[in-house]
Amino acid sequence: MACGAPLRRLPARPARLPATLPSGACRGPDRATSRAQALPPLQTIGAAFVAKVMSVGDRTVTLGIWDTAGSERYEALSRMYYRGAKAAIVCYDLTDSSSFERAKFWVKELRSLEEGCQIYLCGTKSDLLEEDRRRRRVDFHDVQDYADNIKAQLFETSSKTGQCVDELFQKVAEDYVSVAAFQVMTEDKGVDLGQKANPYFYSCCHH
Ligand SMILES: Nc1nc2c(ncn2[C@@H]2O[C@H](COP(=O)(O)OP(=O)(O)OP(=O)(O)O)[C@@H](O)[C@H]2O)c(=O)[nH]1
Repeated sequence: MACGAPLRRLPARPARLPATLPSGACRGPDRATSRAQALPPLQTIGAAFVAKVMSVGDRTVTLGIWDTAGSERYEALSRMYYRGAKAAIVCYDLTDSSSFERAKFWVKELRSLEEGCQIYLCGTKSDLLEEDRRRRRVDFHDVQDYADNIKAQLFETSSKTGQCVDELFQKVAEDYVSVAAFQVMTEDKGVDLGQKANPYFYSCCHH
């Protein structure tokens, strides 16, 4: 099974202070708690990887997911991870308009450097809008127009509640399978989708 190259998520967040611990790392014993509470949110340095096994019809697809750093200082590093990507989930914070500007930067990069990369726009923190709609700083229709323009799909998600996260990854996997099947039909090479439950593996990213 031909395997594509990486599929990545490119978080679009303004620069923050670098952290010395990886995301999700335990910050240590209780006595450190009060200090830890005063620290800024942890920032991705380099990239984090996870594999996600998905079902698409009767097929099994293993997404290799890279969560890359979104801040400017790690730009060059992030480029290494999305080289050859088949899909990219470009994230922005629905409550922060500057993060959408940053997302557009990554879209431009991907479109100029990665011709075959399918782009998915992902507005994050939708749970905060459920609590208070006035917190929205990025208009849904503006982004939808932009998405139509660049032939991207748009999702609004929440890591906190899980809203739309599964749908997004399912769509990524389905699109990959149908594009691969289309290539088989048109190029007659590379990918044998007749092999059931034979996972193909490529890299991407997680939320
Ligand atoms: N309410 C809410 N907060 C979120 C959500 N996702 C992330 N956060 C918070 O936003 C902050 C940044 O989250 P990260 O996941 O580190 O953001 P990121 O875009 O991956 O950042 P980098 O990887 O460092 O570029 C943290 O304080 C998270 O707890 C969400 O869906 N809802």
